[in-house]
This record gives sequence, structure tokens and C-alpha cells, in this order.
Amino acid sequence: MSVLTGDMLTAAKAQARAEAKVRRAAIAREMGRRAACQLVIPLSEAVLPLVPKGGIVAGYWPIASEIDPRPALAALAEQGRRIALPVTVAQGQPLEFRLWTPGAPTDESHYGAHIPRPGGASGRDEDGRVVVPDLMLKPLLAFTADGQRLGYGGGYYDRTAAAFPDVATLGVAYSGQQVDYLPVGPFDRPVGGVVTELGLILPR
Ligand SMILES: Nc1nc2c(c(=O)[nH]1)N(C=O)[C@@H](CNc1ccc(C(=O)N[C@@H](CCC(=O)O)C(=O)O)cc1)CN2
Ligand SMILES: Nc1ncnc2c1ncn2[C@@H]1O[C@H](COP(=O)(O)OP(=O)(O)OP(=O)(O)O)[C@@H](O)[C@H]1O
Repeated sequence: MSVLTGDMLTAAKAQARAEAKVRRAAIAREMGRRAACQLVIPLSEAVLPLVPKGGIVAGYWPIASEIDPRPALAALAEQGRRIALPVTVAQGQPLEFRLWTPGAPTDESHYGAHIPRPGGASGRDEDGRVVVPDLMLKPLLAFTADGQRLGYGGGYYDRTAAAFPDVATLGVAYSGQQVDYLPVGPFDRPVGGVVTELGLILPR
């Protein structure tokens, strides 16, 4: 796998993103609701052995055509895992994770995802507290069999992976988002696996 840099990398990523957005939107239209339900068992099976009871799973609130992990996050909460959601602090900074009880009130962020509402308002004191998760679930536009991942290009998740090198990561996606090739740059970090509605894909 060769690492691209500069204009070559920028152009290759822009093209891969454009293709992946069209592809994911078509998959979401066809099977979005069903896949969110189908994801509950494989995501639970993948996460439970990695995170002890009381441990923290960083999920995400879906935007655009991302696969919806919320039914699976609710199942994990039922199994005694705590859930956090990502919050952007500033451009060029890693993400921050705030505790959230599935079903509790949220606020909508400027990019469309919802973020936890600080405790008190929800009646749950912990909600909104900044935490370091035991596992990060990452949405993505496309992924490869060896765990390379393409995001929106904010670099948020790559910076967060760099800031928390010991935190385990799993991508979450529709199985149809798998591609044979993705351009890889110097900051791209592969995920430890990708969970789809069909099961867990571990890097070769
Ligand atoms: N669900 C979710 N939450 C997330 C992310 C994400 O990718 N998905 N983020 C990951 O970094 C962070 C938020 N940062 C973001 C940075 C850029 C764009 C973005 O560029 N969005 C698309 C528009 C999406 C659409 O409506 O098609 C764009 O502007 O092209 C979104 C979120 C943290 N929370
Ligand atoms: N650890 C880092 N330190 C400095 N810059 C970084 C780091 N990670 C990513 N970047 C920069 O952020 C920008 C976006 O990165 P990239 O194209 O890899 O985003 P992405 O992986 O698609 O998106 P995301 O990580 O938000 O899901 C690039 O200019 C990249 O060089």
C-alpha cells in the first residue's frame, strides 16, 4: 500500500468521497431502516467482549446517509455499557466525547448530529460529562478489507485516534460501503475492524 501526499492525495480523496457519498446514499434509501435493526446483534457481539460492564462506548448520532447505530447503542446500554457521543471542540482539534443515555434529550449541532444535553436538564447527572471512551465507533464514507477508512475530510477522527492511541476503534458501515481501494495519506489510521449489518470484518 503506497502512501500518497500533497495534491495527489487531495485529488484522490475528493474523487473517492464523491463516489462514496453517491453509493452510500443509494444503499441508505434501499435498506437504511432494516440495516439499523440488523446491526444490533453484530455490533453488540463485537463490542461486548471489548468493553467491560461500566465501560464507555463512543457511538455517533447519524447524519446524512450514515448507518444508524442508535438501536445497537440502546442495546449496549441495556447490557450495562455507558454510551458517549462525539462533540467537535474546534477545527483542527480532536473530538471530545460526552456521556449520553440513549433516549435522553440532545441538542442539534451545526453539522446536523445531535450532542448530549448536560445533566440536570435530562435528570441524569452524568449526561454531558466529558470522558475518555474504552472504544470508539467511527462512521465512514467507505472502507477496505484491511481497515482503511474514508471520512468527511475534517480529519477529526484521525486527530482523535492520534490523541488517544490506546483506545480501540471499530468502523460502522453498511456492508455495501466496502471498496477494493482507498487513497491513504500519512495521517490515516486503520480501524481495528468494521461492523456491518452482515457481521464483523477483521483486517486481513
Ligand atoms: N454522525 C457523525 N457525527 C460526527 C462526525 C461524522 O462524520 N458523523 N464527525 C466526523 O468528523 C464529527 C463532526 N464533524 C463533521 C465534519 C464534516 C462534516 C461534513 O463535511 N459533512 C458533509 C455533509 C453531510 C451531508 O449532509 O451530506 C459535507 O459537508 O460534505 C460532518 C461532520 C463528529 N461527529
Ligand atoms: N493527526 C493529525 N495531525 C495533523 N493533521 C491531521 C491529522 N489527522 C488528519 N489531519 C489532517 O486533516 C485533514 C483531513 O484528513 P483526512 O482527509 O484524513 O480526513 P478523513 O479521515 O476523511 O476525515 P475524518 O477523520 O474527520 O473522518 C488533512 O489535511 C489531514 O492532513
